[in-house]
Formats: sequence, structure tokens, C-alpha cells
Amino acid sequence: MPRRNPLKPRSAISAQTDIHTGQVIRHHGRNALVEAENGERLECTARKRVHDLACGDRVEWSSAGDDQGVIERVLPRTSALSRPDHRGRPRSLAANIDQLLIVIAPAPEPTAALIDRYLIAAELMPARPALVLNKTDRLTADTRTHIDALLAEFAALDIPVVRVNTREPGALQPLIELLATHTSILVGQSGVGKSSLVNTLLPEHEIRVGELSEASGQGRHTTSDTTLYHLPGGGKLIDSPGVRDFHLWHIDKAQLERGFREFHDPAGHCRFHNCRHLNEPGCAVQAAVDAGEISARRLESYRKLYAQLEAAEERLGDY
Ligand SMILES: Nc1nc2c(ncn2[C@@H]2O[C@H](COP(=O)(O)OP(=O)(O)OP(=O)(O)O)[C@@H](O)[C@H]2O)c(=O)[nH]1
Ligand SMILES: [Zn+2]
Repeated sequence: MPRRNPLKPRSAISAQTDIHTGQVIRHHGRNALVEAENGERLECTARKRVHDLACGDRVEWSSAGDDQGVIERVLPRTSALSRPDHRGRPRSLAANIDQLLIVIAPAPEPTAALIDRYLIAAELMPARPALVLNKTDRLTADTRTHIDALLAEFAALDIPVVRVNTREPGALQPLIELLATHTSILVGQSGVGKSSLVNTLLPEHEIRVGELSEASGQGRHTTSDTTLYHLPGGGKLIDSPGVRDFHLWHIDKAQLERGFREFHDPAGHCRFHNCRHLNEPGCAVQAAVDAGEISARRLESYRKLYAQLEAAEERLGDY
């Protein structure tokens, strides 16, 4: 057996050999519940050098006794969802999400412009967007026509669309299939049924299992904490009231254009390399609209958002 180097302190040896990976299920400040690779959960404290921990973060942790650990480092994220804190600085809410589910319902009446904004948010995270029409039991002859046209426009952009309701047994199946193999979040207007969907999708024990022990004091979970849940039908759901309320915060013009995925190809053929697709001659995005390849409404929506960004920039410039 090799002898331990007597000059090497014990702690340094363990720090080198006892590093594991895991995922943050829920956290409260520096206290986090981490799920290890083997599925076991342990309470961890993050080292001071670990900044901006978020639910869903993949971390390296070392053992600190029975069911206790120390978060040494956050591994690079594939995506992040952040929102401004009370001082306007961005704070990460959730990480490593790969699917943004935009929930709509016959009422409150959905608007295409709102969906456009969520699609920009998805593109920037980045995450795959999908549309979930909930409350299909509430469709009427009138609302059905409007909703069908709306969904068809987005389906034509290769955005997956499912139709569900929380009232009939089995009516969530298309959503369950969409959630499997992804780490998703649900977003949408107030009243579309996001809480009802989460409550129907998650078994009762999953809602409780993420709780941090009361013993750690600061680790007490509140219903507003962002939590990562394992879904019975496969896949993971990251959820909290803050995540459900998420909408687009400040973006710049380049980010705006990235959010309109069907513009990317034609934009490469505009006469001017810095074409804004507003009213420039030789604009290939406008030509694609004229040829019926891109929806005129989408270009109009982009131009409205562009004008809003411009106005916001001018206001800032006044200071
Ligand atoms: N008819 C019908 N009603 C539903 C369905 N899903 C949810 N609801 C009802 O719609 C209302 C709003 O549902 P919530 O789950 O609170 O909606 P939410 O999106 O979480 O709303 P906020 O918490 O305000 O963001 C409630 O009265 C639900 O019972 C459905 O599939 N069909
Ligand atoms: Zn152009």
C-alpha cells in the first residue's frame, strides 16, 4: 500500500479525491438540496466563492459527513433564466432548462404578440419553445377559430403544439410526452392554468420531497422557492411562481432579431449587411413576406418591438 505523503494535509487529500457531481434541486441562499448522480439527496452549503447559484445548476460537491456536503463549484450552464432583483441586477432563477412551454387557454384570450415575446426569451436562454393549449374543454365555436389560426401560425415555424386540459382523465397525455426527456419550465399569462397543470402532473410526494430539513434553519422551504421536480412520465420540471411569471426583460436589437428564427436565412441575403428589416431597399425578409414565405404579422410584430426598443434607448439617452 503506498504511504501517504506526510507533508500533505489530510484536507487537501480529501479535497482532491472526494469530488462528486450533482444537480441543485432547490436552494435558499447558500444552502442547497443537491441530488447526487446515484439519486440520493443531500444538504449542501456552497463555498463563499460560489456565486449566483440557481435551481437546476450542475455542481461539484465534496462530502462533509452523513448526508451533508459542500458545493465546490458550479459547472458551466447550457441555459439560464434570470430576472432583475430589487436593484435591477440580473439574478439567475433556474439553469440548464432545455424546453420552454408557453401555456395558453381560450380565456384569458391569447395574443400572438405575447407568444412572440416568449419565443424571443426561449431563443435567448436558449431553450426549445413549445405551445401548450390548456382548457380545451372550454373551446367554443368562436374561440376555436381564433385559436386554431394562432396555433397554425406557430406550428408553421416548427414549434411543437399540444392541446390538453386538466379536467378529463388522460387529457394531459400529449403534455406528458412533451415533457419526457427534457428539463422544462411552464410560463404564461395569469389564469391559463399553470398551477393546475403542475398540480395534476406532479404526485403529492414529489411536491414535498424537495424540502430542506427544518433543522438547518435557514434552509426552510417556502412555496415560492424554485424547485426541480422529477416527473412520473419522465423528464424534469423546474417550477416556482417566479418562473411561471417570467417574461421578457430588457433586450437589445440584435437579441430581438435572433428571436425571430424564420428571419435568419433571408436576413443573410438583405442588400445591406446591417439591414434592420424596417424599410430598407433590397430587404430579403420583406421579400420573403411578399412571397408568402414569412407571416406579415410576424414582421409587423418585430417592427413594433424594434420601435419600442428604439424609444426606450432614446429615453435612456436623455439622462
Ligand atoms: N375548464 C377548465 N378550467 C381549468 C383548466 N385548468 C385550469 N382551470 C381553471 O382555470 C383557473 C386558473 O387556473 P390556475 O391554475 O390558477 O392558473 P395559473 O396560470 O396558475 O394562474 P396564476 O397563478 O394567476 O398565474 C382555475 O379556476 C382553474 O381551476 C382546464 O383544463 N379546464
Ligand atoms: Zn432586411
